[in-house]
Amino acid sequence: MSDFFQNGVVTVLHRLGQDNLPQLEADLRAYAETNPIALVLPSLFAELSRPALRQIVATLRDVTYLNEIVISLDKASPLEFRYAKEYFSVLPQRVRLIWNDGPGIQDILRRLESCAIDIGLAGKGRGCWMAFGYVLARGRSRVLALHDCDILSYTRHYLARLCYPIANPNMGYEFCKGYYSRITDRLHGRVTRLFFTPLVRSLQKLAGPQPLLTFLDSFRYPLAGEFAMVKDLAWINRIPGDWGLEVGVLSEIHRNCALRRVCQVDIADTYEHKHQDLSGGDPNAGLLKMCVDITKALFRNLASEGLVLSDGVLKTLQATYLQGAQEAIGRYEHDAAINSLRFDRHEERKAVEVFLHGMKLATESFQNDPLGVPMISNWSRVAAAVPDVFSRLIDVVENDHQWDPTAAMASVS
Ligand SMILES: O=C(O)[C@H](O)COP(=O)(O)O
Repeated sequence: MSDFFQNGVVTVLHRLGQDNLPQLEADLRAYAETNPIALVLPSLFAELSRPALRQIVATLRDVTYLNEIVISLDKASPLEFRYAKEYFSVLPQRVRLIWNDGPGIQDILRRLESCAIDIGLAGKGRGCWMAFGYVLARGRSRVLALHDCDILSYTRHYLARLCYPIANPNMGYEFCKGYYSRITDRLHGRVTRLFFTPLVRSLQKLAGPQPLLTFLDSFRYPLAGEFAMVKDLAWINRIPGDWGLEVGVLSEIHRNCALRRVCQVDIADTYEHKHQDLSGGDPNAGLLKMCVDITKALFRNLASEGLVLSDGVLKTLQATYLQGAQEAIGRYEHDAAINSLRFDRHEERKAVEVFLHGMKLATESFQNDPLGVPMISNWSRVAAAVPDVFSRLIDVVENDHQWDPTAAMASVS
């Protein structure tokens, strides 16, 4: 980024001047003495065979300021879990895997459910929540950083810049969100550019100034999956039980943090990841699903702030959004032109139609059930309801770490 402008209500930490990675990493090593850092990686087993995660692991081998790495692994059979342990064992840091489909974690989840704790649906949100619980249970790290495992352009800058504002005790931030531009030979970030921002701005037009909308609109990449926070926030933040993770996390931060304790940081020149299909027909797949879940999470959080989303507002919103999205296409077309990037107006228009369809589906679902899937309870409530949950979690993760499924199978036969 070439400007240093501060927009909105959330502090922007730009990337200016020369590359300063060696200095940042040296500072982080010093800060980590008092503010040890845990990196949480939510991963599907399928991601282990993809180039992005291989590159991330190779890069992390050279990172010397992390106290621990916790991988929250989903969709892994026993043999796949064993393979995953070997896969991550090349990392020099203390590494533990949370085997979310394993019998130990499933047992804990059943126990929590029997105590009326909301555990949400299986997926990234619950995986992150479980990993946060594990870091809290160990009590050895004061900073939590999280990023996705599908980043193809990953470098050490991403992590260092993400952790720095939280680890540096002089800055006083509690939550830091990453931002970047998603470009290759064209502009990506379709949901952010053509759906989320036009939707938030349409809501602002219809509902007038709303602190939550102003907050969300202040983030330069509100759907970025990368953030860092102080561990205390993992105690009090609830996590969406479905897929509206990013909106849910930002809404909880808005509720629980003073504005001056929140910042966003430019972590990379450009960011490339796995692009999902639009999935025009299937509401349970691709970007359509993403936009359904984002809309539901947004409506639910606005309603919980006291905003009345009447039938009239929700109907008008569709027309307002469409107009806003068309204007956004025009702006990005010009942005692409001046940067000699490819731009397909027809594809952009098709994406907006799919997003509008998603918004209609989400509106229907919100009108039928304004609460939707309950948020996953925060760890403070969980620990109060099930006092031994942390020791169980530590035991399960340690047992899984020691466990060898092939030896177990051999002893049975
Ligand atoms: O950030 C987004 O808008 C979504 O993740 C979609 O991203 P993509 O258009 O880069 O695939």
